[in-house]
Amino acid sequence: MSRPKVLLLGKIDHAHVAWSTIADIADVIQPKATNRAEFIAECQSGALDGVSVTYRTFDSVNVTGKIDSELLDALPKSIKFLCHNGAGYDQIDIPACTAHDVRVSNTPTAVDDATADVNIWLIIGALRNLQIGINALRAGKWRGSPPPALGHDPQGKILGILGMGGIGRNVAAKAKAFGMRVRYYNRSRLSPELEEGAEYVSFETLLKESDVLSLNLPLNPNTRHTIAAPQFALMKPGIVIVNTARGAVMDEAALVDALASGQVSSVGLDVYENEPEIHPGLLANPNVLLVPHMGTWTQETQQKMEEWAIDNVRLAVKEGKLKSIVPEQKALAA
Ligand SMILES: O=CC(=O)O
Repeated sequence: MSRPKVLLLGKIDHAHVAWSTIADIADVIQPKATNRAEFIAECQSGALDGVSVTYRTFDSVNVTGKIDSELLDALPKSIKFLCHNGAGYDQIDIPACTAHDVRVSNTPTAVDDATADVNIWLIIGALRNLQIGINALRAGKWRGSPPPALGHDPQGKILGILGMGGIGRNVAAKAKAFGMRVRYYNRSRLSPELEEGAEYVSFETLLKESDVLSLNLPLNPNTRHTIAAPQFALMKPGIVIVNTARGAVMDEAALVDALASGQVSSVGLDVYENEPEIHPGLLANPNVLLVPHMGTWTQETQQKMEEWAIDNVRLAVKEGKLKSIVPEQKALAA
């Protein structure tokens, strides 16, 4: 019997030992293409025929583009599993995968601590106007003149978490240690043991009453621009917003306006609508604390994520199932 074939889109940077166990059970194929047109041509040439499981990285989008109907039409029909290394899978059109009989997995849990850590760092940094001090210091002006406005303590402030998945719950637990009063809104209320003591409120209450708003919801067609001009208008004036989810859950141009008017006093951002491009209005505003999508940028977490995604590949090859199928496809799990 011929050996199973696994397609590697992107590369393995850390979990080499785990990956070697895949080479033991399958032939690994790597595409030669360097862009989407070449990749589609390579698929159509038959070079990837027989592949049943695909491992992909976030950065592989730079070669293949989005995993959508066009790409799925070009890929061999033998592909049944797509194992994404990352928690967020907005680069993958899930309904199109379902229609093409392709099951998709992501790496939930593995990213929670590292992303929540950066989330908390951004909350404190934005509350304390640290970006302004950092800019002045780097320009050789100590705190600058005038110095940054005095910041705010997190203790006693209302933190509103939008999206109470693994990362949102981790942020809630950590924010409690900083004395924050944590509330959340989620499509459905969590069971009490998962709530981390956070109070469930309506979306509108979360916007109106939060001192700090933390965006922890996934990006999909339903959540794009969840925070846009009408939502900024409802917020408590002077709110602080932090986003470690995906840039496009918030309308970046509307955020620039809300910062300019003072409706939003400061933001901490790890993610942007059109990475790696950043809206010039954000770069120019010293009330914006920014990092370049580094939420999971630690050795330990990158290792964990690769191992998790490789576990999915192994299970798909050996047993025809996934360890962490995406929620939209839960009903398809064998
Ligand atoms: O952004 C990081 C991830 O989706 O894992």
